[in-house]
Amino acid sequence: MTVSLSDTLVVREVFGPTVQGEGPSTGRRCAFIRLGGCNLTCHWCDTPETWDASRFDLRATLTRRTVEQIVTRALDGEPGMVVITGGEPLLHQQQDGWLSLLAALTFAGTEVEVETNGTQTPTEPTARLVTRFNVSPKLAHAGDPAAKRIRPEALRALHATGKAAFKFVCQGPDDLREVQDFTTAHALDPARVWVMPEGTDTPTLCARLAEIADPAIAAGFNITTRLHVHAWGDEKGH
Ligand SMILES: Nc1nc2[nH]cc(C(=O)O)c2c(=O)[nH]1
Ligand code: SF4
Ligand SMILES: [Mg+2]
Repeated sequence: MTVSLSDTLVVREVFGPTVQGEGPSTGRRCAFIRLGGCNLTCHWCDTPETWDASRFDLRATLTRRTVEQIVTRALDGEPGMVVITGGEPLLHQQQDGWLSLLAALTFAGTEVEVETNGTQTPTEPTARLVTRFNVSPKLAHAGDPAAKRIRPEALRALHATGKAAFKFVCQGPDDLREVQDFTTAHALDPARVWVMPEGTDTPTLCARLAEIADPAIAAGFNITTRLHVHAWGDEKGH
């Protein structure tokens, strides 16, 4: 493996400092690196510009940038933590730029979180260099067939890193049953599960959180809102 700041990755945007809006690190100051491409096609995806060529000109929404450009922008403002998201960021693991990016962030002393849909197995260096994986497996309402959404071997590998938090996007209380079936089937520790409402505005998030909070807690799960939506709405760059 060679680490080079001139390696490249295909990026949608790099922004921050802002805060991690979702999951166990909610509220922590951080920067975001949003990579291009996804292997799923969730109906309610809030970042389709990273993957949906039928609705977006991906040559305009995505740009290839050097690791040096990406890291310089991400560390502007000394965020202390960097979140790599997408799209599905683990699709980039075979690119030289991926390990160069992780190595450069680690060298700079920042923590690194990765937001993943749980279908991709982390490589050994990925598992070693990432501080936390926020794994968000998709339920039936996301729309893709189960065989595409759910990859047991990838879930097992992510769980085995000991660094995974599992985050389930729920539209209502009926989804809790599916989350419980999922965590049982894949032997996920409920204490490592976060249930989050789906929505891109505060009224929707609040209404849904009120409906799912009690059943989630009763099932042994944690809950999270989407803090950045409360602070900044659906605005890009947060
Ligand atoms: N503030 C903020 N927190 C986030 N947590 C996960 C995000 C994502 O898009 O993956 C996200 C995001 O886009 N913004
Ligand atoms: S996995 Fe995430 S980025 Fe991919 S389509 Fe679903 S919501 Fe969008
Ligand atoms: Mg987002």
